[in-house]
Amino acid sequence: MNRHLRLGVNIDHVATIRNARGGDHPDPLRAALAAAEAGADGITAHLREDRRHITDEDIARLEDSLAIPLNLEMAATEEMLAIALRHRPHAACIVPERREERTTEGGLDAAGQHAHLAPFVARLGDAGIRVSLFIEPDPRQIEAALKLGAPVVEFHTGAYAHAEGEARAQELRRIADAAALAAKNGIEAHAGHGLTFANVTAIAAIPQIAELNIGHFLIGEAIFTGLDESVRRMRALMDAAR
Ligand SMILES: CC(=O)[C@@H](O)[C@H](O)COP(=O)(O)O
Ligand SMILES: NCC(=O)COP(=O)(O)O
Repeated sequence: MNRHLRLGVNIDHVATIRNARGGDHPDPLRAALAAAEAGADGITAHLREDRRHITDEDIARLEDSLAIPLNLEMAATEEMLAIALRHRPHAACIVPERREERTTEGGLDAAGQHAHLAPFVARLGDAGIRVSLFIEPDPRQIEAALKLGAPVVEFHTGAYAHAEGEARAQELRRIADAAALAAKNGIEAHAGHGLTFANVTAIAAIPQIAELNIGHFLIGEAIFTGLDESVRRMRALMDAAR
């Protein structure tokens, strides 16, 4: 197995540091360009409803300047849909969002929210945007993604990343089984959330997974080694797993 596994670098937390002082440094676009130089295949940015990190202006600048694909993470709201349709990123990943959460704590309930999600998937898809749904590695949610006509799902790897021992092995099996089921149904499988140098290899080795989106750890690690080294090392670990 040596099919190229794409790396999407999430630059949200460059914006978190910038926003701590309200200025324009460090610049998420500069980080995105550096990540591309270091081997990222795409850039991911989550425009949260509360704008706690990435801003509307960041999305406009990323879309204008990036030579690699932009994956816009967004809640299924009319406001975010309008922004996505204005900028037409390569991809849009619909994520669940709660204003009071610290981070994205679980996957989208695609099964329970079919009627709400269907027009978002359709309108993004009609605009030529590749839609993915950020879901738990759960057969019910994959079936729901299939019914919604989503071409891509991204499995939330947070439970895997935070588990230890047998619980982690069990989460890994859930993700591997879900990736196989998605691929069998013609849905491209991605994964991400909480991935690090220490836990990425087993996920990268799942043959049906086509893309990993990784952010918080890479940006944190960049404090110690620089972003170039941080992205290159992740890229090397992913390549070695294939
Ligand atoms: C959906 C997702 O997993 C990413 O958006 C990532 O979590 C970074 O954003 P937050 O840290 O704000 O959740
Ligand atoms: N969709 C997951 C993502 O973009 C990055 O998540 P994290 O590595 O910041 O936890």
